[in-house]
Amino acid sequence: MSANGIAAVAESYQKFNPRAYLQNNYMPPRANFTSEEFAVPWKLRCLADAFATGEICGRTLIDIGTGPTIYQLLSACDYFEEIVATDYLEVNRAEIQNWVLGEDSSCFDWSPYIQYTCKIEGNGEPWKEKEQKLKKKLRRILPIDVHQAKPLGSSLSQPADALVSAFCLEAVSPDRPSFDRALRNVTTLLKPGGHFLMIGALDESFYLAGEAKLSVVPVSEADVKESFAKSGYRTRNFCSYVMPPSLKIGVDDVQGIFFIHAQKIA
Ligand SMILES: C[S@@+](CC[C@H](N)C(=O)[O-])C[C@H]1O[C@@H](n2cnc3c(N)ncnc32)[C@H](O)[C@@H]1O
Ligand SMILES: O=S(=O)(c1ccc2c(c1)CN[C@@H](CF)C2)N1CCSCC1
Repeated sequence: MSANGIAAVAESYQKFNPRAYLQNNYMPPRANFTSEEFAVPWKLRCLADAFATGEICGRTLIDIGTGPTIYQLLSACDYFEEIVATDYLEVNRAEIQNWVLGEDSSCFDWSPYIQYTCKIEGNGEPWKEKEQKLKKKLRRILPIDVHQAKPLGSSLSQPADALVSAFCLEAVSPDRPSFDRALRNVTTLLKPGGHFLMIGALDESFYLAGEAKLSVVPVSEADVKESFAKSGYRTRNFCSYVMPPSLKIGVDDVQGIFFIHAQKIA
């Protein structure tokens, strides 16, 4: 059953519109930084606090299913020499490349996210410095398919020191078994003892990105913890956020967000 489901997911992503997706999720009114009670500040805080321990560091970090967004990499860039962005769609890889090159005035403005991250990290880092640091470290933007046993094909010479992923696996898996297989597939990209930080949707069944209506496999907190345990991880931290009614505007039916810090058992 999953093979047909995976093909249907791939077909649905052909209509994915990066700009519409950014509009729906990363611009006002949904992108509200005025209080940590809102989703975006909560996500950035989870990531900043995880990296601030200094325990998650090394040569290479891979972001699984980067999409057209870079917020998920802002706190990582102080702790890795190289950051690898990945996505299934060329349109999303191009959005990241355009932001890195900074030549196209139509690039998405991530400055509110960079400024907020610098503020909560509390190191007095000018936001332009962080922006340039991330652009310098984002050296590879690769195609990926998490449903392949080797998600990056032959593009990877050695396992990464850490993985990050935000709203990917549940948004590209037709059912729980394929979610679990995808997690096992991407785990081959991570060295034993390496850390995986994942942010995802709880109990979501669809989202919109322009003409595309994408199916999402609903997952609970228990489902996520079970999937990581089955893929050979120890959960280091898990926290969740309940979506307030004010942030439910019809572009999806997400009920909450999870953050998991898991470590691959050596
Ligand atoms: C909901 S978006 C998440 C984007 C971004 N990480 C964020 O935090 O908003 C899901 C992403 O998964 C990508 N994707 C779709 N099919 C995929 C696959 N088979 N393997 C890996 N990524 C895939 C899509 O192109 C899209 O960028
Ligand atoms: O950061 S979020 O939690 C967020 C951000 C991205 C997504 C979702 C939620 C839920 N649907 C996902 C589809 F995969 C994408 N957020 C939702 C509340 S307002 C700001 C954006």
